[in-house]
Amino acid sequence: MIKVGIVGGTGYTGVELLRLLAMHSEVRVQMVTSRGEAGIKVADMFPNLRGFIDLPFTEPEPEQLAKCDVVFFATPNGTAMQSVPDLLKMGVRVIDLAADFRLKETATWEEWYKVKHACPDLLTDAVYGLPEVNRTAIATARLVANPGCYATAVQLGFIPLLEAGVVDPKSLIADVKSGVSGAGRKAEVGTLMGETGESFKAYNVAGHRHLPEIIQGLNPLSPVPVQLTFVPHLLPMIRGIHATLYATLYEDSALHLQNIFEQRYKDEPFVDVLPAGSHPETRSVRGANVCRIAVHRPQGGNVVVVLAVIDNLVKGAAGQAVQNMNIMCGLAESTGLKIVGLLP
Ligand SMILES: NC(=O)C1=CN([C@@H]2O[C@H](COP(=O)(O)OP(=O)(O)OC[C@H]3O[C@@H](n4cnc5c(N)ncnc54)[C@H](OP(=O)(O)O)[C@@H]3O)[C@@H](O)[C@H]2O)C=CC1
Ligand SMILES: CC(=O)N[C@@H](CCC(=O)OP(=O)(O)O)C(=O)O
Repeated sequence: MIKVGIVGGTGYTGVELLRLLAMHSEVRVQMVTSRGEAGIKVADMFPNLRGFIDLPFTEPEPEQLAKCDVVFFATPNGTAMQSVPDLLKMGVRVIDLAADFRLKETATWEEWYKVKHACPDLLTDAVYGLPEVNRTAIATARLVANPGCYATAVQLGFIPLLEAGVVDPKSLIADVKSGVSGAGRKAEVGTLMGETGESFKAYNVAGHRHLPEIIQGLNPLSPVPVQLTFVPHLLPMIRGIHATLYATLYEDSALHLQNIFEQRYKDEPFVDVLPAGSHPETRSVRGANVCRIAVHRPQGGNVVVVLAVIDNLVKGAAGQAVQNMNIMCGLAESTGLKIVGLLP
């Protein structure tokens, strides 16, 4: 059994990790931390875990974490980087659900995250945990940077088009909507029901921190640096991300876009290319570790429209983290992740 620790067990991604790992046949969760709730039983705070997780929250003590094989950080940005170097030295493998190790260049990371990086040397060592691109490197990684939720949906949608070289890499537009659980569990006026219910708005149009992450992921697939306009929106729902992606096609009316997507993802257990003409719904992936994708070419014109949906807490966070753990530990990639979405 793989001994697992979770730092930050009271946030939405932490409790989602617990939900998934409680049903994982090869894992024993041996430690769940919360400084604020230390001593309280996990299942007293999250009754959905009654009968599955019989542990109290504890303080994130390094000596205890060092007894785990794998430690997940489900903590705010800037937290994991304080203790990851020591954990790695003690032989623990780490999966960070936050952004501390997602960017390769220290200056870019510090520009977007507004603090000095505590261990910039590890940025090059860390493997970006998008299995559909980096599966081989993830298998031997000591430190995996789990992708951001928007970044997952946008990259999975654009990858087949850029790899096939059928779109102008300077024409990319990502119009993406997220449910409010993407903002985490902390109390904030902006995510109150009274602020988000029956309303809809864009935010961070001038620049969102997932922009450099997406560009870093897509650039290697393009002969020239990609140009991407990324506009996130907040939807009055709890879970789910819907990405509507646009790109300009190079002239070629004989392109088989559907075929390009089906071929690219034919062996991927967690990317589902829908039949031509489909409109994926966020509710079809609620609770499931899957990205559902459809590709369209409206009126046979020169613009391709890709629709990609994920559950921000599953394929966009905890599910992808478990997928990465499975790969790192040599398990079948879908162990514990064969979950049907909750519909309705
Ligand atoms: N919500 C989402 O859809 C997604 C979130 N993410 C990322 O995952 C991470 C966690 O998100 P979310 O679950 O929403 O987070 P929350 O902010 O809701 O939860 C944070 C957790 O971290 C703990 N924590 C906070 N500060 C520290 C610290 N200094 N040391 C140890 N533990 C700490 C908290 O417990 P306590 O303070 O009691 O110790 C709490 O359990 C974030 O970086 C987020 O950006 C990634 C993808 C999607
Ligand atoms: C709706 C909402 O607020 N979403 C979050 C993104 C959540 C996420 O995945 O971001 P990180 O892991 O990079 O923090 C935001 O825009 O900040």
